Amino acid sequence: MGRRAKNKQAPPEPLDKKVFTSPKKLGKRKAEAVADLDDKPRPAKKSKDSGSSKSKQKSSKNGPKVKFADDANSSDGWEGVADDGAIGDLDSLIGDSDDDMLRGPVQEFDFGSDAEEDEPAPAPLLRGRKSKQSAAPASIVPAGVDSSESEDEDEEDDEDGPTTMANMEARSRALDAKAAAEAELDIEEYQEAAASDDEEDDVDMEGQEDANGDIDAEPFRLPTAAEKEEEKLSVPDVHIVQRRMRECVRILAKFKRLAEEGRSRSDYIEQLVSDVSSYYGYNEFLAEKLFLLFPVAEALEFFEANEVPRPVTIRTNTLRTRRRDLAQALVNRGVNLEPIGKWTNVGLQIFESSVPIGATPEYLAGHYMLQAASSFLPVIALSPQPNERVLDMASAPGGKTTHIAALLQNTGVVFANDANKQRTKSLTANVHRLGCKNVVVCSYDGREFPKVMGGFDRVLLDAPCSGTGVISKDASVKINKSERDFTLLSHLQKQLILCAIDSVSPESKTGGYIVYSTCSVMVDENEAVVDYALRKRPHVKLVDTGLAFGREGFTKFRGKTFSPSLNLTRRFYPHVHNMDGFYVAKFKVERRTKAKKGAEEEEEVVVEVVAEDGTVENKVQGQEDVAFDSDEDRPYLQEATRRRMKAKGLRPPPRTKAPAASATVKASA
Ligand SMILES: C[S@@+](CC[C@H](N)C(=O)[O-])C[C@H]1O[C@@H](n2cnc3c(N)ncnc32)[C@H](O)[C@@H]1O
Repeated sequence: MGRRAKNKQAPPEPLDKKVFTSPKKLGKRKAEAVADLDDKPRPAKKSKDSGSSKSKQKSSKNGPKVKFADDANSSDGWEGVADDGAIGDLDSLIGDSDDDMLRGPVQEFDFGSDAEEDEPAPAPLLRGRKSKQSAAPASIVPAGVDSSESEDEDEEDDEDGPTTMANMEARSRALDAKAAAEAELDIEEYQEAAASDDEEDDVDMEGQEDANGDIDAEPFRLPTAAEKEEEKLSVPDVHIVQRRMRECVRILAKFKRLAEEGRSRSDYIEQLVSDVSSYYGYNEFLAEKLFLLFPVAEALEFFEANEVPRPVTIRTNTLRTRRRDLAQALVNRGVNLEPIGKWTNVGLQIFESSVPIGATPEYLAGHYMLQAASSFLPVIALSPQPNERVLDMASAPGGKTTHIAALLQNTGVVFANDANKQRTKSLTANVHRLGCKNVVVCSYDGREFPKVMGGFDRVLLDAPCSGTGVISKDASVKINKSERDFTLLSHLQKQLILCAIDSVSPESKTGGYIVYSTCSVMVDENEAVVDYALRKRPHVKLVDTGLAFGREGFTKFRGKTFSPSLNLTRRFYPHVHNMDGFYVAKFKVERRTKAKKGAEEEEEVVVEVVAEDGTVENKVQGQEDVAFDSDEDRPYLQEATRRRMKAKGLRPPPRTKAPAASATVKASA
């Protein structure tokens, strides 16, 4: 199987429906799918491609007129979305109707010089695995069964000769692709095993095979309290932990029949969470919180997917080029790529490259943005229209801002705000590099809006969040999040979302929309925030995001009931959609009627205001003295006019003296 086909953006096949029952309270959950790989020989790794993609890949290396892949076998596998189908060759993209109607946001890939990139991920704890970037992720299924396939891959690599400076980049990408593909296969095997286990209803606890395939191995039993204590004092044996995780999943799926006498479901769940936490390197608090989002077997798929890097993707900047031209230019430089999928006409997935993708002449000329596929989604949902006034409330480093600017075709205006001044530097750099002429960069706490400025046609709030959707990029999330972080984040998000809503004009002729998004999978940061906004602002309602895939948001979760309209929001998961975990909700603001005004509970939103001397003061929002001082702005406006005239070769007028300055915007303080 060719590397390209293996690492296609959305490879995970839709999983067995049984695996995706909606989560219920853990104590009562009836997990329907079980992965019992100890009980039967592991299925041989499935070859998903008959080699056609391999030959395609070779042709892509040999000549610029590369077909955009897409053999009939290649499935995008988006859950709930029709297969991408054939995309055709480069020429066929000419007619790609809205190549100019792009989409696109920011991404954080590890590309050396790229300003948008994240911090490198720390190594997982307590596990014998190599870094996710350098090796195929281990799976909780026993290793050693897949040697034949990996030999094939090795042969393929050997044919290419020794690693040199020239081919190092490409090989490293190939390794990543291989890692992703192998994990994908592991998940498939896991599901197949689960499915066949369901069929074999009469599995006997005695006489089953153990992890090594030995029949009549000792039946599984949970460790006693004393054994647990003993284990705590030693280094955990990875094989014991792996076997225990599999057994717990299997038993939880058929609890009545398989459970040890005297043991409760919560005994097994507690053990499983503890093992997941040590095996994958999470703190127990986060492991449990994530675990509760999914049925048991699926939770393991989620954890496993977080060990694999997501595909490298770029967004064509349609202000500078068209996707087919960009693709052709990159192919000519030795980049192996393909359109991401039918749902975006500006995205390209990079499979391998002999040049650094973050430093090509096309990158430097602003023809594309390195951006995760998930980051395209909120902007697609926002769907800004030419000539509109848009606020991107938390915008640095600007992936989504520049996407919005492109969709506006450089008309209208985008106010790109970010509370972190330092981060607005990379935002400004991206705005310039991508040739966005309709962007105003500013740096306020988002909670100061709409006092700073309001009346927008659309607002994007890509909120600061815990990053639990991007663990494969930033593994530090596994250990650095506590209950307090989620409480504080959720509080901040609730404050920001009300301000985002209040910044939109219900009178807007073309818009009146807000999109709320996070790269978190936590309910506290997503549905709970959106539900809160619906309650506090009765004149807004949720509307369809317009996104063709993604799971529905929760309307109930662990005893909490949200508005039924929360099903209009969308969740995206690494193990389901092969993109970062993400959440998108879209609101429409309506005119406030008297009744709605009465129903609205005005909440005191406390804003932290940082004064010029660095002191922080809490102010109740709405009580700040916000005022514009046009005298203060005059010298800046004058300077801008002078610069513009100079640039045009005209002689600027002499400077006039400015009156004494006062604060431009006194946000209380
Ligand atoms: C998820 S990132 C935004 C990514 C950005 N939308 C993009 O696509 O490139 C969240 C941003 O929120 C900013 N932020 C945090 N607290 C904020 C606040 N109170 N007001 C405005 N921005 C804030 C952070 O500095 C960070 O840049």
